[in-house]
Amino acid sequence: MVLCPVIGKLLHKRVVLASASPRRQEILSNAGLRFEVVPSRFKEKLDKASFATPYEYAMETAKQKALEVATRMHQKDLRTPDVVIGADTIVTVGGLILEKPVDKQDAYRMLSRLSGKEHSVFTGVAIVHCSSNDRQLHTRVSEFYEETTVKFSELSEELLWEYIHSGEPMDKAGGYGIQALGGMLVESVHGDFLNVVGFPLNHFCKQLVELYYPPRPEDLRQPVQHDSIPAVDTFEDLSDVEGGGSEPAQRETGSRDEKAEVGAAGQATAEAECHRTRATLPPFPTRLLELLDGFKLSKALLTACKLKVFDWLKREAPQKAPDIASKVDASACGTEKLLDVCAAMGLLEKTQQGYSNTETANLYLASDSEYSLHGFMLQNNDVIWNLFTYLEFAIREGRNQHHRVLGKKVEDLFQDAYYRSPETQLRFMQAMHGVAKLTARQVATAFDLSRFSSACDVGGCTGALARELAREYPRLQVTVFDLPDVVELAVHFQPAGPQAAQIHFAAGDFFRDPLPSAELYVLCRILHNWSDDKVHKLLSKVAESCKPGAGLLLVETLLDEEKREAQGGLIQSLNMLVQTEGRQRSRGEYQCLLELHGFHQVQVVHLEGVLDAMLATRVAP
Ligand SMILES: Cc1cn([C@H]2C[C@H](O)[C@@H](COP(=O)(O)OP(=O)(O)OP(=O)(O)O)O2)c(=O)[nH]c1=O
Repeated sequence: MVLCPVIGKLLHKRVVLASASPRRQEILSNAGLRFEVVPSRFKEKLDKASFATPYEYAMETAKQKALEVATRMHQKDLRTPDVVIGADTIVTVGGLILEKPVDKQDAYRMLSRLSGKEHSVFTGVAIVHCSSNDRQLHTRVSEFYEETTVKFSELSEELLWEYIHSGEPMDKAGGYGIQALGGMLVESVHGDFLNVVGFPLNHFCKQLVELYYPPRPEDLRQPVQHDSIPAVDTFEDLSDVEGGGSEPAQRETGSRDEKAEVGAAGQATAEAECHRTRATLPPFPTRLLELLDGFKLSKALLTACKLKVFDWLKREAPQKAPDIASKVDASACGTEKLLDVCAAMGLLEKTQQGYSNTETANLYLASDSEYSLHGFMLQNNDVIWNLFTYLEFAIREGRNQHHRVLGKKVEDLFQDAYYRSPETQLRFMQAMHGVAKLTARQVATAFDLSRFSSACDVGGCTGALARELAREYPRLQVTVFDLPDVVELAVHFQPAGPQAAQIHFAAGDFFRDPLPSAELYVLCRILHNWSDDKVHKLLSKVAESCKPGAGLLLVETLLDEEKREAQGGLIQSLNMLVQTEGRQRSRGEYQCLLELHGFHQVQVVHLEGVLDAMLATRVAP
């Protein structure tokens, strides 16, 4: 097929990429396409067995991703997009479809399957043209797939694990990224490289040519000679508003000769226009502008939490903006704007009857929900937000900014800043409790801890993790060790239940006082608060309290060694800088620290979200 300049055909349309994949965004914006990114919420769980071939599965998933976005944008009364692009990449080997690994073990299983063998990478793509008539959404779908074969070298166990620990496999089909470190694993590639990376650009352009360049009469008469552009009748009733063939191909309406003239002239004009536009216009910086708006969205979310909007809507829904405004003691016009933004962010549903909470809001944003993050939101709104306004100073000075926010010297981070009043302490504890409850189950089940009969959760705050440990291991006795003020308030967070008898609180300062004795010590999101000196001090105290064979469970967000990949971890690094005396560390850094203090046989498990858990065993000094 002859390729024509075709990306320009989409320049005046509202194009939406229904994908969160940064690779797809990069490939398409490098090609000069201007688009918005609206990641699809379609859950990739179609029944694979019901598809005759893997590529049909990929195409159907791509189509469902795009249709979900088109429908959502239309329903939300946002302007209906003209074109929505969806894609899905899968790897197939020996009849098995591999998608993104769910954890490191899964990545290991995938990569060992691919080791030394050839496999196929399929990307299914759906181009959905949308129009809206009488408030009804109409869609026309055009889909295709591309296959590339990739051969891996034999991979040693060491290389496999080193690669898995880099973090790269986790968000990629088949558990590798050919465009980065994963390139090392690849012996040969047959076919379109970009298809492996997530988007078959060349085939996409060919598809657009089919859709947007009506076949000329001579092509129709001599199809064989020209490796013809096939006639497409899928889009026969889309209207040609811009002329010159800039809408998808039309069914012939006039005589053949007329159409030939219009087609050829229109094509020349469109190509010239497309060249001109490409030369003068750089790609639209959609992602950049989204990043810029990020802080405004965060503040809208935090403000809605602070005003307890989600609490009122959990009690009664739907409600109109003026009713909520009067309950939260705010202006009707301001409240309406805030509610609309919350609806656009997917936190509220908006209908003719008014606003209601989405499931996310009910689960996490209402203050009385079991897994409420309301306290964490308030901590972000009332403390962390203020600290981040001094980010520039934090970067220049390389230290936290409590002194600027509070207007006084902060010598003891916890006593002088977080726990400076009962109110600030309670807010901090509520925040920690919410986050700990959300992650405690994963932490408690990351490893088999059944060999331990006693544990000490150092800095365990409200005991949320202790509770999950006790639930998971009924013969485990857990001591939560924290500052006296914390222990005093912690009882308010402990619901009655069968685990209560297994949990004890002990008051003390982990830098100054002896640690309660235990077979397993837990340091969950503690070390990142402290400087290397203090980390050494704490680890040596833990090591001294341990008998050989004792365990240390460490939970942190691990950075990759190059500090490039884990965006969540890198943001945490900035967070630690503005808030604490500590920093995020990589797996290698923690491993060195642990080994230096006599903890070996380090195992690591990546948990859902941003946390990683490490289990190490104390060896005889
Ligand atoms: C094989 C391979 C896949 N990948 C990526 C491309 C895709 O982003 C991902 C496959 O997962 P997909 O489910 O296709 O896409 P996604 O989850 O990243 O994004 P969305 O569903 O929102 O569109 O794997 C690479 O980056 N490099 C590779 O070498």
